[in-house]
Amino acid sequence: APVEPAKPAASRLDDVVQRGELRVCSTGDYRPFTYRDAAGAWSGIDIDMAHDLADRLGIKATIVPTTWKTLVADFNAQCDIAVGGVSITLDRSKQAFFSTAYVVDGKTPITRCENAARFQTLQQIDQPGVRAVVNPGGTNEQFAKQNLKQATIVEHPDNNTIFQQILDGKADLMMTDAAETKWQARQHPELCSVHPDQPFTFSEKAYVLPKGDVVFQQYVNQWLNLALHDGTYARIAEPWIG
Ligand SMILES: O=C(O)C(=O)C[C@]1(C(=O)O)C=C[C@@H](O)C=C1
Repeated sequence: APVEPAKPAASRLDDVVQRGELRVCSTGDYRPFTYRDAAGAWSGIDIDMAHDLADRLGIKATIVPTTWKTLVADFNAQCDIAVGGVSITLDRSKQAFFSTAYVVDGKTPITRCENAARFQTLQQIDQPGVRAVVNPGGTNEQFAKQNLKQATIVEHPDNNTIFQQILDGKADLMMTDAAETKWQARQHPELCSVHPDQPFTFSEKAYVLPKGDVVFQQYVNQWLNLALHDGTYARIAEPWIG
Protein backbone atom coordinates (compact mmCIF):
# COMPACT_ATOMS: atom_id res chain seq x y z
CA ALA A 1 0.00 0.00 0.00
CA PRO A 2 1.22 3.53 -0.67
CA VAL A 3 2.77 5.25 2.30
CA GLU A 4 0.49 7.96 3.73
CA PRO A 5 2.22 11.29 4.16
CA ALA A 6 2.66 12.10 7.85
CA LYS A 7 -0.20 14.24 9.16
CA PRO A 8 0.75 17.00 11.55
CA ALA A 9 -0.65 16.37 15.02
CA ALA A 10 -3.79 18.31 15.89
CA SER A 11 -2.93 21.52 17.71
CA ARG A 12 -4.78 23.98 19.92
CA LEU A 13 -3.62 26.56 17.40
CA ASP A 14 -6.17 25.22 14.89
CA ASP A 15 -8.85 24.88 17.57
CA VAL A 16 -8.66 28.50 18.67
CA VAL A 17 -8.69 29.80 15.09
CA GLN A 18 -11.71 27.64 14.27
CA ARG A 19 -13.47 28.72 17.45
CA GLY A 20 -12.61 32.36 16.81
CA GLU A 21 -11.79 32.73 20.48
CA LEU A 22 -8.73 32.51 22.71
CA ARG A 23 -9.71 31.52 26.25
CA VAL A 24 -7.35 33.20 28.70
CA CYS A 25 -7.23 32.20 32.38
CA SER A 26 -6.05 34.91 34.79
CA THR A 27 -6.32 35.68 38.51
CA GLY A 28 -6.95 39.43 38.21
CA ASP A 29 -5.17 40.23 41.48
CA TYR A 30 -1.59 40.88 40.54
CA ARG A 31 -0.69 44.27 39.17
CA PRO A 32 1.07 45.26 36.95
CA PHE A 33 0.38 41.92 35.20
CA THR A 34 -3.32 41.23 35.73
CA TYR A 35 -6.12 43.13 37.39
CA ARG A 36 -9.90 42.82 37.55
CA ASP A 37 -11.60 45.84 39.07
CA ALA A 38 -14.74 45.84 41.23
CA ALA A 39 -16.89 46.34 38.13
CA GLY A 40 -15.32 43.28 36.51
CA ALA A 41 -13.15 45.14 33.98
CA TRP A 42 -9.78 43.56 33.20
CA SER A 43 -6.47 45.35 32.75
CA GLY A 44 -2.74 44.69 33.11
CA ILE A 45 0.29 44.01 30.95
CA ASP A 46 -0.50 40.33 30.40
CA ILE A 47 -4.20 40.98 29.73
CA ASP A 48 -3.20 43.38 26.94
CA MET A 49 -0.60 40.92 25.71
CA ALA A 50 -3.25 38.19 25.49
CA HIS A 51 -5.43 40.56 23.47
CA ASP A 52 -2.49 41.25 21.18
CA LEU A 53 -1.98 37.51 20.64
CA ALA A 54 -5.67 37.09 19.81
CA ASP A 55 -5.58 40.13 17.48
CA ARG A 56 -2.64 38.71 15.57
CA LEU A 57 -4.59 35.45 15.16
CA GLY A 58 -7.61 37.45 13.97
CA ILE A 59 -9.78 36.21 16.84
CA LYS A 60 -11.12 37.56 20.13
CA ALA A 61 -9.82 36.91 23.63
CA THR A 62 -12.11 35.97 26.51
CA ILE A 63 -10.69 36.30 30.01
CA VAL A 64 -11.68 33.51 32.42
CA PRO A 65 -11.17 34.29 36.13
CA THR A 66 -9.13 31.82 38.17
CA THR A 67 -7.18 31.76 41.46
CA TRP A 68 -3.53 31.01 42.25
CA LYS A 69 -4.50 27.77 43.99
CA THR A 70 -6.53 26.49 41.05
CA LEU A 71 -4.57 28.12 38.22
CA VAL A 72 -3.21 25.02 36.47
CA ALA A 73 -6.35 22.91 37.00
CA ASP A 74 -8.60 25.71 35.70
CA PHE A 75 -6.24 26.28 32.79
CA ASN A 76 -6.33 22.62 31.79
CA ALA A 77 -10.11 22.45 32.11
CA GLN A 78 -11.14 25.77 30.58
CA CYS A 79 -8.39 27.74 28.84
CA ASP A 80 -5.93 27.86 25.96
CA ILE A 81 -3.42 30.04 27.80
CA ALA A 82 -2.99 31.30 31.36
CA VAL A 83 -1.39 34.70 31.93
CA GLY A 84 -0.77 37.24 34.65
CA GLY A 85 2.69 37.20 36.20
CA VAL A 86 2.81 33.42 36.40
CA SER A 87 6.22 32.13 37.55
CA ILE A 88 7.74 29.14 35.81
CA THR A 89 7.93 26.33 38.36
CA LEU A 90 8.94 22.69 37.96
CA ASP A 91 5.73 21.67 39.72
CA ARG A 92 3.58 23.47 37.15
CA SER A 93 5.81 22.12 34.39
CA LYS A 94 4.55 18.62 35.19
CA GLN A 95 1.04 19.62 34.15
CA ALA A 96 1.55 22.27 31.49
CA PHE A 97 4.05 23.80 29.09
CA PHE A 98 5.40 27.31 29.46
CA SER A 99 6.25 29.83 26.78
CA THR A 100 9.68 31.40 26.82
CA ALA A 101 10.09 33.93 29.63
CA TYR A 102 9.31 37.63 29.25
CA VAL A 103 10.36 38.96 32.68
CA VAL A 104 13.09 38.02 35.16
CA ASP A 105 11.98 38.52 38.73
CA GLY A 106 12.49 37.31 42.28
CA LYS A 107 11.25 37.64 45.83
CA THR A 108 12.05 40.82 47.71
CA PRO A 109 10.49 42.54 50.76
CA ILE A 110 8.06 45.42 50.71
CA THR A 111 7.52 47.21 54.01
CA ARG A 112 6.73 50.60 55.52
CA CYS A 113 9.62 52.86 54.50
CA GLU A 114 10.71 53.52 58.09
CA ASN A 115 11.32 49.74 58.47
CA ALA A 116 13.22 49.19 55.24
CA ALA A 117 16.65 49.23 56.91
CA ARG A 118 15.51 46.52 59.39
CA PHE A 119 14.40 44.05 56.72
CA GLN A 120 17.32 43.80 54.32
CA THR A 121 18.23 40.14 54.77
CA LEU A 122 16.27 36.94 55.31
CA GLN A 123 18.05 36.58 58.64
CA GLN A 124 16.77 39.99 59.76
CA ILE A 125 13.27 39.07 58.64
CA ASP A 126 13.15 35.59 60.18
CA GLN A 127 13.00 36.80 63.79
CA PRO A 128 10.38 36.18 66.49
CA GLY A 129 7.80 38.95 66.45
CA VAL A 130 8.21 39.82 62.76
CA ARG A 131 4.90 39.35 60.92
CA ALA A 132 5.18 38.48 57.23
CA VAL A 133 1.91 38.57 55.35
CA VAL A 134 1.37 36.04 52.58
CA ASN A 135 -1.25 35.38 49.92
CA PRO A 136 -1.99 31.65 49.73
CA GLY A 137 -1.60 29.48 46.66
CA GLY A 138 1.39 30.76 44.73
CA THR A 139 5.15 30.95 44.94
CA ASN A 140 5.08 33.65 47.67
CA GLU A 141 3.51 31.24 50.13
CA GLN A 142 6.04 28.52 49.26
CA PHE A 143 8.93 30.92 49.66
CA ALA A 144 7.70 32.21 53.05
CA LYS A 145 7.08 28.70 54.40
CA GLN A 146 10.52 27.50 53.28
CA ASN A 147 12.41 30.47 54.66
CA LEU A 148 10.59 31.71 57.75
CA LYS A 149 10.92 29.53 60.85
CA GLN A 150 10.94 32.14 63.64
CA ALA A 151 8.85 34.92 62.12
CA THR A 152 5.05 34.72 62.08
CA ILE A 153 3.37 34.07 58.73
CA VAL A 154 0.04 35.91 58.51
CA GLU A 155 -2.22 34.66 55.72
CA HIS A 156 -4.35 37.15 53.84
CA PRO A 157 -6.51 35.60 51.13
CA ASP A 158 -7.04 38.68 48.94
CA ASN A 159 -4.01 39.87 47.01
CA ASN A 160 -5.76 43.09 45.98
CA THR A 161 -6.01 44.29 49.60
CA ILE A 162 -2.91 42.63 51.03
CA PHE A 163 -0.71 45.74 50.90
CA GLN A 164 -3.24 47.59 53.08
CA GLN A 165 -2.35 45.10 55.84
CA ILE A 166 1.17 46.53 55.92
CA LEU A 167 -0.11 50.12 55.75
CA ASP A 168 -2.51 49.41 58.63
CA GLY A 169 0.25 47.88 60.77
CA LYS A 170 -1.37 44.42 60.74
CA ALA A 171 1.77 42.99 59.16
CA ASP A 172 5.37 44.18 58.98
CA LEU A 173 6.23 43.14 55.47
CA MET A 174 5.48 40.97 52.50
CA MET A 175 7.98 39.11 50.36
CA THR A 176 6.79 39.03 46.79
CA ASP A 177 8.01 39.48 43.23
CA ALA A 178 10.09 42.60 42.73
CA ALA A 179 7.90 43.83 39.85
CA GLU A 180 4.89 43.87 42.17
CA THR A 181 6.80 45.59 45.01
CA LYS A 182 7.88 48.34 42.61
CA TRP A 183 4.34 48.88 41.36
CA GLN A 184 2.83 48.91 44.85
CA ALA A 185 5.55 51.23 46.22
CA ARG A 186 4.73 53.69 43.42
CA GLN A 187 1.03 53.63 44.43
CA HIS A 188 1.71 53.93 48.18
CA PRO A 189 4.49 56.40 49.06
CA GLU A 190 4.56 55.01 52.63
CA LEU A 191 5.66 51.63 51.29
CA CYS A 192 9.22 50.90 50.15
CA SER A 193 10.48 48.05 48.02
CA VAL A 194 13.67 46.67 49.58
CA HIS A 195 16.49 46.10 47.03
CA PRO A 196 14.13 45.12 44.15
CA ASP A 197 17.09 44.86 41.78
CA GLN A 198 18.82 42.26 43.99
CA PRO A 199 15.97 39.92 44.94
CA PHE A 200 16.48 36.85 47.16
CA THR A 201 15.49 34.44 44.41
CA PHE A 202 15.60 34.04 40.64
CA SER A 203 12.35 33.43 38.82
CA GLU A 204 10.90 34.04 35.41
CA LYS A 205 7.42 34.97 34.24
CA ALA A 206 5.97 33.15 31.26
CA TYR A 207 2.65 32.09 29.76
CA VAL A 208 1.08 28.72 30.58
CA LEU A 209 0.28 26.55 27.54
CA PRO A 210 -1.26 23.12 26.92
CA LYS A 211 1.09 20.27 27.79
CA GLY A 212 2.52 18.45 24.81
CA ASP A 213 1.28 20.90 22.17
CA VAL A 214 4.57 21.96 20.61
CA VAL A 215 2.85 23.50 17.57
CA PHE A 216 0.91 25.98 19.70
CA GLN A 217 3.90 26.55 21.99
CA GLN A 218 6.09 27.34 18.99
CA TYR A 219 3.51 29.79 17.65
CA VAL A 220 3.21 31.59 21.00
CA ASN A 221 6.99 31.71 21.40
CA GLN A 222 7.41 33.26 17.94
CA TRP A 223 4.68 35.81 18.68
CA LEU A 224 6.22 36.63 22.06
CA ASN A 225 9.69 37.03 20.59
CA LEU A 226 8.33 39.47 18.00
CA ALA A 227 6.30 41.37 20.59
CA LEU A 228 9.35 41.73 22.83
CA HIS A 229 11.47 43.07 19.98
CA ASP A 230 9.08 45.10 17.80
CA GLY A 231 8.01 47.48 20.58
CA THR A 232 4.64 45.85 21.33
CA TYR A 233 5.55 44.69 24.83
CA ALA A 234 7.24 48.01 25.66
CA ARG A 235 4.18 49.97 24.51
CA ILE A 236 1.84 47.77 26.57
CA ALA A 237 4.05 47.79 29.68
CA GLU A 238 4.88 51.51 29.62
CA PRO A 239 1.77 52.83 31.42
CA TRP A 240 2.31 50.22 34.16
CA ILE A 241 6.02 50.39 34.78
CA GLY A 242 6.87 53.93 33.60
O1 LIG B 1 2.44 31.86 41.74
C1 LIG B 1 3.00 32.58 40.94
O2 LIG B 1 3.46 32.18 39.89
C2 LIG B 1 3.14 34.00 41.17
O3 LIG B 1 4.08 34.60 40.74
C3 LIG B 1 2.02 34.62 41.80
C4 LIG B 1 2.16 35.28 43.12
C5 LIG B 1 2.53 34.29 44.20
O4 LIG B 1 3.63 33.80 44.15
O5 LIG B 1 1.74 34.09 45.11
C6 LIG B 1 3.19 36.31 43.08
C7 LIG B 1 2.98 37.54 43.55
C8 LIG B 1 1.66 38.05 43.84
O6 LIG B 1 1.68 38.66 45.09
C9 LIG B 1 0.62 37.05 43.78
C10 LIG B 1 0.85 35.82 43.34
